[in-house]
Amino acid sequence: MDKLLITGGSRLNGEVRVSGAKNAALPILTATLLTKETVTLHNLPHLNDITTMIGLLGSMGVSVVLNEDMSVEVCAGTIREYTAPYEMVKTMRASITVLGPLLGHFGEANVSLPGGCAIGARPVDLHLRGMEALGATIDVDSGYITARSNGRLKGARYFFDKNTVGGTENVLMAAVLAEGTTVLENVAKEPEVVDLIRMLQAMGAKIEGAGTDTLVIEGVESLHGCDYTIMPDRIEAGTYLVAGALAGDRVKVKNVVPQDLDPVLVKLQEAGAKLTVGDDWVEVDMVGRELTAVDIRTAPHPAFPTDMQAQFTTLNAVAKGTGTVEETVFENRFMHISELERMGAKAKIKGNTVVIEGRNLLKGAPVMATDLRASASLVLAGLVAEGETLVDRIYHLDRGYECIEEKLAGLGASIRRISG
Ligand SMILES: CC(=O)N[C@H]1[C@@H](OP(=O)(O)OP(=O)(O)OC[C@H]2O[C@@H](n3ccc(=O)[nH]c3=O)[C@H](O)[C@@H]2O)O[C@H](CO)[C@@H](O)[C@@H]1O
Ligand SMILES: C=C(OP(=O)(O)O)C(=O)O
Repeated sequence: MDKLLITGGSRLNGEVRVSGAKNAALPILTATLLTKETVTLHNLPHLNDITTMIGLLGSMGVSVVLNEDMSVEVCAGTIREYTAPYEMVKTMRASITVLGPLLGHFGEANVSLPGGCAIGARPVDLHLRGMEALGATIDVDSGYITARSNGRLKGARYFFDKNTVGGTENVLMAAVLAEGTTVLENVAKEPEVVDLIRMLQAMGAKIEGAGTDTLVIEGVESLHGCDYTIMPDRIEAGTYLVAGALAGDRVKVKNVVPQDLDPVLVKLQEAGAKLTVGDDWVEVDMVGRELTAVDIRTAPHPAFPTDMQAQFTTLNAVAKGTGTVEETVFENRFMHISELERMGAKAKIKGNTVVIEGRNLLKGAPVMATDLRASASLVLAGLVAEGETLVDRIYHLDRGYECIEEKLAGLGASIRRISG
């Protein structure tokens, strides 16, 4: 298992380029199942989750070709099977988003239930209820979801009881080929959902309301191929901005959509960082500045993203004062806290809130990554800790950060991968 060895204390300076967004690329890859024509995707990030998704599509018979310019051509015209097996779904929950496109296009799907994971139970009940509302018959047996439609799905009104990103994406993709109009209410408004909608529109889907609480979908009989560029990863961008705030003099994060980062930028400014915002970049300047702990409450977009929570707990651990972080999206997303405590952080967890007393000098230690963003928070801690930090189980990190050690080393960090 690979590990990262970080020697803390180097000042970060310079520029870092953000890759394509994992959480947009994954459902966009599954959306290619909605047409038999070729879809060409640009700016796909080079990540383990993307490789897994491409492997899953390939196992169904979908053709995937990598071009010299790094674009990827996907064609579901050769599909043979409508199954997502447990072995693949268990390593990546986003595999569940094949359900909607398979059902909507081919009328059947057999997808393993993803099960719980390190950050919470993460059920898919709302995905299934939404598809039932469109007329699908759903059976769950022996850990597999079997979904069928009798002819085309039928447009319907469906209200999401809880805000769900994957649920919105899955039911939306089932609805684009349904007969008649579908109205989805209380949908997720995350930028990645909007990116998926733009891609579906480029395929000929008729969808109104992107980025609002309600989506109105006029079902079409078929969709066509398209050429689409995936949006930049706002969570990767946010992570490098926190790295700059923690350990940087001046760090410029390029290839971002600044407005997608608003809740993160507001908190960085509140923490004392000087930010300059360009058209597609943000620079964090900490020269002569000191970090102050901030209070955070995670919630669905446009509020503060849960995927940036762990990184801000590290920021609070070394800032002046006491910060409170409340996690309202996932019930078990504080696994990084005990590892940060091993590095000297002072934190108290009570229910879904952690109070962190800052101003501690963190000390390097061997630590264990438990999930993707927890891993990122430990890498950030390693950058400012005294001495060496060895982050184990970084396969979590490789799910979501393209070449993290090269990018951080490019900014001046002392970091290297130890293979094994
Ligand atoms: C691949 C991807 O895009 N992952 C993101 C997506 O995950 P994902 O789509 O899995 O997260 P959801 O938005 O669905 O989950 C939000 C909450 O709703 C609950 N829920 C969800 C579906 C359901 O049917 N029933 C139910 O109760 C979940 O357990 C969780 O508590 O959004 C999360 C919230 O922004 C992010 O942290 C993940 O990075
Ligand atoms: C929780 C995350 O991803 P996933 O939904 O793929 O587990 C994440 O990106 O932080």
